[in-house]
Amino acid sequence: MASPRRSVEGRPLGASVSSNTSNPGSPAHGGGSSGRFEFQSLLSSRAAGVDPTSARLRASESPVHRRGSFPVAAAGSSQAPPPSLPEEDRMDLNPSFLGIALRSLLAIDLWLSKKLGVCAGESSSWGSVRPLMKLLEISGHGITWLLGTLYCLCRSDSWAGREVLMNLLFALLLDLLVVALIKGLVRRPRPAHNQMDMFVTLSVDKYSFPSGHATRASLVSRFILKHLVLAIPLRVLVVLWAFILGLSRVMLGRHNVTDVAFGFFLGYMQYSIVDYCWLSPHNAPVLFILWNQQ
Ligand SMILES: CC(C)=CCC/C(C)=C/COP(=O)(O)O
Repeated sequence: MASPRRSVEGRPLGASVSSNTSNPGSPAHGGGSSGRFEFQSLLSSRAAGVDPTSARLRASESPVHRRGSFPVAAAGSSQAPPPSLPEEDRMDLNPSFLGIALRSLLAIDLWLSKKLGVCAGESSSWGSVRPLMKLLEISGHGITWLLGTLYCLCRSDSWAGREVLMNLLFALLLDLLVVALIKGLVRRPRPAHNQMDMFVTLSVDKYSFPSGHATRASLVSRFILKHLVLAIPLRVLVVLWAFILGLSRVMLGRHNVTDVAFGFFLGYMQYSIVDYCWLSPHNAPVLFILWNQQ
């Protein structure tokens, strides 16, 4: 009882956690000493507005926190069966499992992204393909798509064409907004091997999660496949373009694999929003009248 209590009170909280995780015999690894569990009970009781000192005492009295007291001692002794665990302690086990799973996923992500970043610099193993990858980057850039859509909107002479293009413009703007918001909230830095030599960026583009090119590729390709009548080879080409654009983000070292994977998912979902809120002369007449007056 004495030593675990000292470990919480005598050290900064962060130090208590890191020392536990590095030691295989520590509570973080199921070693039985109560430091880690007490630390977590402390956090959960604080969140619940309970007095931390009494919460710590309760937690350290639980059978799980006494080295060797459960289940062996309980099974072999005449003592009464241990009381059921306080709820806060039972919940502690799940976050640590989830934490380990997330940390493992992150480690695989970083390792794979570094391996695939073969065009990250001119001297990289596939450095000679870098100009081609940068061309792909421009093909999925926000400016390219915004200017291209505005140009087609100006040239379009049919109501149906204008309706589709107006919605594509709305989709592109929605995508820029959503990606900027998530990048600003998550603030995941770009991979260390990335060279920040991108064509026209916004301030949030110093962050990498999610990949704006991947969201755009998946949003735009779903949009095109739904609203343009294309021959099968062209449809395959659209899907290939989206996939290779996503892959090129990792090869250029701009992103980790999870940034691109989540980007594809987000773009796909954004299209569903655009489809649901489809702008037409019936539900947004002002927009269409204003555009026709230009
Ligand atoms: C300046 C405008 C209109 C858009 C910026 C587009 C851009 C540079 C997004 C970043 O993409 P990644 O997140 O894939 O690197």
